[in-house]
Amino acid sequence: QTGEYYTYGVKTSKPKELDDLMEDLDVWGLDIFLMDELTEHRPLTAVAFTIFKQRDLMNTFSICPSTLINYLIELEDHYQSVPYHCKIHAADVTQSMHVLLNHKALESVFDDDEIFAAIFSAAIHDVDHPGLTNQYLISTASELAIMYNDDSVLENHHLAVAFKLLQHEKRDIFCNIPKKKRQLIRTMVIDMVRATDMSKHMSLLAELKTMVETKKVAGSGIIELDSYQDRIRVLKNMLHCADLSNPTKPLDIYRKWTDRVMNEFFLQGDKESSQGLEISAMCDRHKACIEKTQVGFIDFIVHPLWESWADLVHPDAQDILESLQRNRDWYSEQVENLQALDKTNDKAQN
Ligand SMILES: COc1ccc(C2=NN(C3CCN(C(=O)CN4C(=O)CCC4=O)CC3)C(=O)[C@@H]3CC=CC[C@H]23)cc1OC
Ligand SMILES: [Mg+2]
Ligand SMILES: [Zn+2]
Repeated sequence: QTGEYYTYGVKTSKPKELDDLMEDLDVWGLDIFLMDELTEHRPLTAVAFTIFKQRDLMNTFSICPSTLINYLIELEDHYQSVPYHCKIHAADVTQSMHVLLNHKALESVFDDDEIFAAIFSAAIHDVDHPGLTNQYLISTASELAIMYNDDSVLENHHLAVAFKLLQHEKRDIFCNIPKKKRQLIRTMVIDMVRATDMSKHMSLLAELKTMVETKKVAGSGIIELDSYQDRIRVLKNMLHCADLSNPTKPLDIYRKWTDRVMNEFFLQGDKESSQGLEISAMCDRHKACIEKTQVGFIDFIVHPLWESWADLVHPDAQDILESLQRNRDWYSEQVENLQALDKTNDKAQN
């Protein structure tokens, strides 16, 4: 019967299926769109609550479950219903972060504060995203760009909104954390979320490459990180990898993300065109080639990052790298098929 079941902190009318899906919480490629359906559109609350429970973070930080649920529901409700940067993306990045933290090369490297900060950062990292780019907000002198002086406008806004939501006693999950520790966690969260600004991508990747070259590993293959700068550098890159993980997931899931992100870019392009602005790269629905864009996105951005991450945690990310390669080959084949089609069409017309 379709009763009301509150498993995983959210209502579901399909407890059995949700139980089965949650078995994959530690698996790369969990179907987060099915999670959205089974949790009646509360994927972020369900995923984040279950991860907090599995990692025993509520006990470690004396967080009362209802306070965590109140915060997560409020946070989830502040994700806008835009095609890509919605609550499903937040749930996806949070679950991906949870899996990356489980890499064997990182076993017992990070302490509870860092793990809490990492999961919390993933959950909040795009909250209240308007479905527009920093460049657009700056070019149109938007309220947000004025507020943040054109510097990582969206990322600063996500942080401010997320911390503001804590300022209610029923939602303050930090309320039992000692002041000093709370400040340290807040500093780490700010560093990690600010690092999701794509304009920081090249410098972040250069730092990751330097860490790989100078990587110190104990005999066990576990990485040794002895300074805050090194530790936060790995965590920033981890969140950045999770944020750029769509092309490494099973193809059917990846293609849904491609459709969503292109839809969001095209909506921005429509706005730019109606405002007489130059249409941004990848945002012109009449000119973009979706498949070519994905091959370029993987070759210029996603693969270089994941190749370095895989070096850092070798061999724990090999299957992720292989999945990325297969997906790149599939999109590349689509480009060839389309080009062949164009040729036959040209012949037919001439
Ligand atoms: C699933 O597919 C995508 C998912 C996310 C993004 C994001 N994109 N971006 C930048 C846009 C501008 N950029 C580029 O144009 C990079 N680039 C080239 O230089 C050649 C082809 C190409 O794509 C850098 C990434 C974001 O800023 C979004 C927000 C944060 C993370 C990734 C998101 C893009 C995707 O497919 C193109
Ligand atoms: Mg973002
Ligand atoms: Zn994101």
